[in-house]
Amino acid sequence: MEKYVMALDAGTTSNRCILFNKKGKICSVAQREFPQYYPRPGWVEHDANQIWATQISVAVEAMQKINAEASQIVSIGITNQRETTLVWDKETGEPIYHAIVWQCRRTAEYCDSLKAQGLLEMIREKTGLLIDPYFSGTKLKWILDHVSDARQKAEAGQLLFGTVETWLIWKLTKGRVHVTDYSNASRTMMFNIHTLKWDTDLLKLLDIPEQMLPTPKPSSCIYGYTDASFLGAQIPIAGAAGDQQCALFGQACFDIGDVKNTYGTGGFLLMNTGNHPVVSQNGLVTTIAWGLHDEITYALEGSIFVAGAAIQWLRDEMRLIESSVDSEYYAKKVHDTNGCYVVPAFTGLGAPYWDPYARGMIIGLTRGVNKNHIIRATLESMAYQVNDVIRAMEADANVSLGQLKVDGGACANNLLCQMQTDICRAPVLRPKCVETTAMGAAYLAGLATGYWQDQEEIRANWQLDKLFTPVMTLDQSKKQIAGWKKAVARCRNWAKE
Ligand SMILES: Nc1ncnc2c1ncn2[C@@H]1O[C@H](COP(=O)(O)OP(=O)(O)O)[C@@H](O)[C@H]1O
Ligand SMILES: O=P(O)(O)OC[C@H](O)CO
Repeated sequence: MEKYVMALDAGTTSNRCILFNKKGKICSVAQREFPQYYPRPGWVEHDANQIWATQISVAVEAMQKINAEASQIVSIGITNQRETTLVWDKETGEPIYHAIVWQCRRTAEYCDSLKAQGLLEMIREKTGLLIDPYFSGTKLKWILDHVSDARQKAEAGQLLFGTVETWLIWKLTKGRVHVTDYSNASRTMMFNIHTLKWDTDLLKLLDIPEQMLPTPKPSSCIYGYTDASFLGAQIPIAGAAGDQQCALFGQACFDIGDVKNTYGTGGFLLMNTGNHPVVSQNGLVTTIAWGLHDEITYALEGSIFVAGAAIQWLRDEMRLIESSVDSEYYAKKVHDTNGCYVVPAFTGLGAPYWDPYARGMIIGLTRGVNKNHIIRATLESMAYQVNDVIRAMEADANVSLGQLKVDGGACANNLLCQMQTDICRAPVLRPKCVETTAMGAAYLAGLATGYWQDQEEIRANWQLDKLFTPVMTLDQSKKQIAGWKKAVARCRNWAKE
């Protein structure tokens, strides 16, 4: 009977389970969306129990779809929306508050106060990160400060903190294992990416009791075994990494300088920088890509908060399209945006601007601008944002981009891929399997359990679907980018009192 590695991909809007075989082929998929909560403008929450319930249900469903038995699952890899912050009671297992999602801006003012204290360099030096509400540390502090008795209980050792992979591992092992992996830990603003330990200075600054934090581990190792009641047997959980780091791994970006961009809800461009962290001078963050075979691989990352989510906004809020796929059809009805720009700064701007007070904008409107132009401008905004990050990365790493591997839901859009190569002037490569995030998690779990022998075997599984190269003139591309920069400048600081 065929053996599989199970990848659990816990995303921002949906949870997925994919079963992969040795060739990296998808043998079964199940996916389920879960509710998003927006209790106040700029706030985003999830219900941790709903994350768990949807994740375990898709795992069961993916197995049922191909009648796979538990004995056929050699190991499980988990990949997840990063930074999202959960706190639960150690005894009852009940979350004490909704999960605060990475997109949530509620700690913007507190972050301002940290910046005003001149802590930017110290935090960057230890964590590789900038000070922004995006990262988990200030979200965790918010929960401890605002949920009644939370700090007191945390100090008494009654509460546990985790990002989503920690929560899922804890649930799958019925509360036996409380761990995180280095890549997820590196997104918390509490973890020292050089010593690979929780940083006591930062914990003191944020007033976080260390006993509530999970044990940091490599991204490929056996963390524990699933309780047999869930999937029918005790299965090793042997891989875990943040979704963007997993996509880098799944794209076989194993060499220094390899770059991928994922166009999902957000957009995330990562460059492998090898065993040495590169410090950004241009608004990027330094992050741990993965810990594997006793080695740490670092990456430079540009995180764009809204990419595919802007297409969802066209669909759900503006009702200009019925499905995301339609965006290509309408955008192709016009040759350009007729001078219109959409800046989708709905939750502020991430890299390389880091402005939590920026807000979305449509600019350049004239009477000739129609629905198709606005849809086209929204698609183009993804390409411009990615280009901004590429230029920052080139400056930081002192290289020019050779090629860009792409993945994520929106990369199915051929027009978007063409826009991307036209704007950034590098070849854009789309692989046959764009489920690179889940694939990366499966590879990490499969390497730990001997299903795959080494990274060379994984590299051989990567196959090109389509190559995109520039057709737009360089002059035209420069002109459009100049317009984009002007538009971005106008939306900065909008929500600041
Ligand atoms: N053909 C398309 N053109 C443009 N955007 C798309 C297309 N298909 C999907 N998307 C966008 O991609 C996103 C979904 O990608 P996915 O990788 O599943 O996201 P996530 O993992 O963040 O939940 C959605 O925001 C959706 O609007
Ligand atoms: O859920 P995704 O794929 O949009 O990824 C979210 C990121 O991990 C946030 O940092």
